[in-house]
Amino acid sequence: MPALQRVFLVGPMGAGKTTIGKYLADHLKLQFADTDSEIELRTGADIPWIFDVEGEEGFRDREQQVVEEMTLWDNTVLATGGGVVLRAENRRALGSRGYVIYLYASVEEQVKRTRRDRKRPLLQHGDPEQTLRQLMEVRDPLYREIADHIIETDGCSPRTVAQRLVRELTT
Ligand SMILES: Nc1ncnc2c1ncn2[C@@H]1O[C@H](COP(=O)(O)OP(=O)(O)OP(=O)(O)O)[C@@H](O)[C@H]1O
Ligand SMILES: O=C(O)C1=C[C@@H](O)[C@@H](O)[C@H](O)C1
Ligand SMILES: [Mg+2]
Repeated sequence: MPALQRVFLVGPMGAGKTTIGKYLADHLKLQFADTDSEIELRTGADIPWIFDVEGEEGFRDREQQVVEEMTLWDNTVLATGGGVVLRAENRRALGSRGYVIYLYASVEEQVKRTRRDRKRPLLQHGDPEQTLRQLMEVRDPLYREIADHIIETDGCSPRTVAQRLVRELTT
């Protein structure tokens, strides 16, 4: 069994990092944290507002700051934002400070899971499927670069994915 004091969940929008992360933390008796929520808490504004006012780079700066701190939190399952791997500093922190799980979801499944959502600024303009496909082309190799474990989430409920993860990590 790997050292599970710090578990980092990475993957695209709709992979289930936030949803599955909560179940996983319960199973492993760790606390749950989420970089997106922490950014909103510290900014006092939601992610669409940050993108509107500060642009994506402003959001990425805030994200890097919380990643630098939160990857040092012990006994934590940490869900990250879908674009966290874009910065090399974040990849280094995630890859060296804990156990990284890549939650994989196909683009088709990502589209279904994010369809009704209005809180992901990158999906509010243009064709979401095309955007998600382009993002995956760039990001999938980066998720894989830092992943200690990869799990497919298509066709499984969040609860089931969490249960499978616990089994795979502890046997
Ligand atoms: N395995 C799954 N099967 C079906 N629906 C799922 C699954 N995982 C997540 N979902 C649903 O997809 C939506 C997005 O999930 P979630 O917010 O956990 O994604 P995320 O990976 O945290 O995305 P982001 O990078 O934008 O934070 C939620 O409505 C959630 O209930
Ligand atoms: O994939 C992305 O770039 C993002 C995913 C979300 O988790 C948020 O971090 C934000 O909407 C950007
Ligand atoms: Mg999330």
